[in-house]
Amino acid sequence: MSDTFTTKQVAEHNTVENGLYIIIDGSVYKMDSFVDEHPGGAKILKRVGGKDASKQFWKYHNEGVLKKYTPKLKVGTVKEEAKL
Ligand code: HEM
Repeated sequence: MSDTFTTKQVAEHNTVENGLYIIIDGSVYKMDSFVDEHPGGAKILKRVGGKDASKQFWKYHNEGVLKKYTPKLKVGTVKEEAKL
């Protein structure tokens, strides 16, 4: 999918009930279906719901993880705030 979101819209999806969106390097991932199978645990993902988790992501994973899960979890990209 190639929808665009503002960071405000992403922030509205901050729980499993409403999608649990996270941002990694400008892309938006919908994590609700994945939290329970996340090898790093559900809790740590829920804490970054609605936020930019790039820093946390790159601390624990490599490019291969992102490539593997992008088709399943990516729902769009963040649009630049300045263009709103
Ligand atoms: C698209 C988002 C994410 C995907 C697809 C994902 C997937 C995975 C996978 C497959 C692993 C197993 C280890 C590996 O294969 O490298 C893992 C481990 C882990 N993930 Fe994630 N993860 C995501 C986001 C996050 C975020 C945002 C955090 C932190 C806030 C996080 C924290 C961790 C931790 C702490 C581990 C355990 C590392 C270890 O045991 O050494 N993950 N994740």
